[in-house]
Amino acid sequence: MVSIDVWNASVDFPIFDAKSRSLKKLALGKVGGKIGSEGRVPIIEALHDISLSLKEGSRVGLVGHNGAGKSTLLRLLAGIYEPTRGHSRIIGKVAPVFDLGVGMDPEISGYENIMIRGLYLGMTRKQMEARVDDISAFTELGDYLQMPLRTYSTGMRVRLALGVVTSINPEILLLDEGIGAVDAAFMAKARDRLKDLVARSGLLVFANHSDEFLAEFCDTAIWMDEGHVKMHGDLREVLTAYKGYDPFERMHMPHEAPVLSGNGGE
Ligand SMILES: Nc1ncnc2c1ncn2[C@@H]1O[C@H](COP(=O)(O)OP(=O)(O)OP(=O)(O)O)[C@@H](O)[C@H]1O
Repeated sequence: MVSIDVWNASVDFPIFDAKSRSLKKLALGKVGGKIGSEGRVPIIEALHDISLSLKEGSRVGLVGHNGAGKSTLLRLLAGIYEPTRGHSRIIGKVAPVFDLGVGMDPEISGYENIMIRGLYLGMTRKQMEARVDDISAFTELGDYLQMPLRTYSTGMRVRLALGVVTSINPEILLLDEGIGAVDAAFMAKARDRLKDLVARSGLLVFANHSDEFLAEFCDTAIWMDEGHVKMHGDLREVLTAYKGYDPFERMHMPHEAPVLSGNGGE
């Protein structure tokens, strides 16, 4: 059974090369984490006193303003950041999909990049060999797959990366927002694959600004605000509190409720 537990966790970033002395005074803007100081070094308190328990079947959307701590939380949940204070326990293999370009080498072919990116996301060579034809067909890149990646347009790279990402079997799938940033026609095609990917993931946390995306893939949500968990619960309730209106009322979707089964909210 996969799970992620976090107890009273904080993540600080000390900034050793901050320019202004006035930074040492506690400052708080509209966006971003709190800037404080520890001795003489300014620190950004990106996450503060986070406690969470995510179990198998969780489908969690992550919302919040710029700098609220979503990406930092995803990295904490991935085990990439250790908490500065508090504890975390991750049970299961994490597939972190934060940047579609990570793990891609411009000098090698599309085919080779499919393999490398798959290995990076926790698949074995054998598993990737079994998937490469399916991924190739999905990307519609044809003979380009034999060309070095540096000859691809941005959209072509995204096709390749999405093809690989949607082919994996993740125990814990952590998605940052970039995944939604492809052209509409290709996204429509990728959506079904994304849906299948989410359905076979043990646990999903998905940072995204699109209500439609969140409604399609998640049933609960966490609202991050200035490094804190401001609200954690049913997706619709959290989105309504965060936005100040119920976005489900304006949504043009074939179904009103999220289509995927999960832990049923809290
Ligand atoms: N590597 C880093 N070094 C210093 N500060 C950082 C670092 N990463 C994030 N921060 C700070 O931590 C806070 C939270 O940033 P984070 O990227 O987690 O926010 P976010 O909610 O993902 O924002 P966005 O929606 O704009 O992507 C911000 O104040 C940011 O300045």
